[in-house]
Amino acid sequence: MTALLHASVASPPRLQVTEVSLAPGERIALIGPNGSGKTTLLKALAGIEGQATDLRLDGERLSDIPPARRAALLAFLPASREVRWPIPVRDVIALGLNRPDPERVDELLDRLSLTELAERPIDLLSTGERARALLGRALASRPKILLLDEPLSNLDPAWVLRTLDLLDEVTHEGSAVVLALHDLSLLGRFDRVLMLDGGRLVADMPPAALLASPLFGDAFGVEPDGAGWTLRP
Ligand SMILES: Nc1ncnc2c1ncn2[C@@H]1O[C@H](COP(=O)(O)OP(=O)(O)OP(=O)(O)O)[C@@H](O)[C@H]1O
Repeated sequence: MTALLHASVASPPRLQVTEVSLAPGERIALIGPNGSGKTTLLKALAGIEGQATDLRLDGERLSDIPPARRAALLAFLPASREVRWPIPVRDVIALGLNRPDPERVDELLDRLSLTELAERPIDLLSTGERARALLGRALASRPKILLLDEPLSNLDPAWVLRTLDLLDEVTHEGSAVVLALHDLSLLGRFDRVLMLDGGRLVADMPPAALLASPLFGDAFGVEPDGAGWTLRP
């Protein structure tokens, strides 16, 4: 089966050479301590920053794919929720589309409970509402590859679960999702975990295997204690 994304990327000294392959339908958590290189890796996989060797999306070289089609194949959601422009929420979501599709925008407004806020400028939304609107933009074109940098930060517990359900639907339709996160209690919702430490990929395995591995405590300096985590002495 052709990988949806395959690349060897690097961004020295922040990210050592890292080979990544994403298969259709995979739900992948990207974890690691602060500063370990998660954002750097996502940007490198999106072709925004760093160096990529033979970055292929759905079998095609990134450089051979025209920008409009590239946007429909891959979406990158930055961690920042800052938006300075007073663009209505409806138009922000529409920015994720190659051509006008008001029905798709309405569908996302509904799924993200943003219909009542559709005409409000995005800079006047709460942080969590803005996070939902920006996720809507990333999902708009039904990209095959979603690289999401901390999309669950700023969301209340119900919206964390609704967002994970929404992403499950996206992966059931065959897309691959890579999601950077800090809430390690959510790892069970993923098929695979990539763990970075000091700019190196130190683990690529299912969540249960990682949590049982000493690699986890070595990277984070914490240990699972049943109810949560405790600091290693
Ligand atoms: N533009 C930059 N120039 C130089 N160093 C940078 C730049 N951006 C980030 N860094 C550094 O690169 C390292 C990796 O940063 P990155 O943002 O990828 O980490 P992260 O794992 O996403 O962290 P966090 O969990 O805190 O969001 C950090 O030490 C950071 O200070």
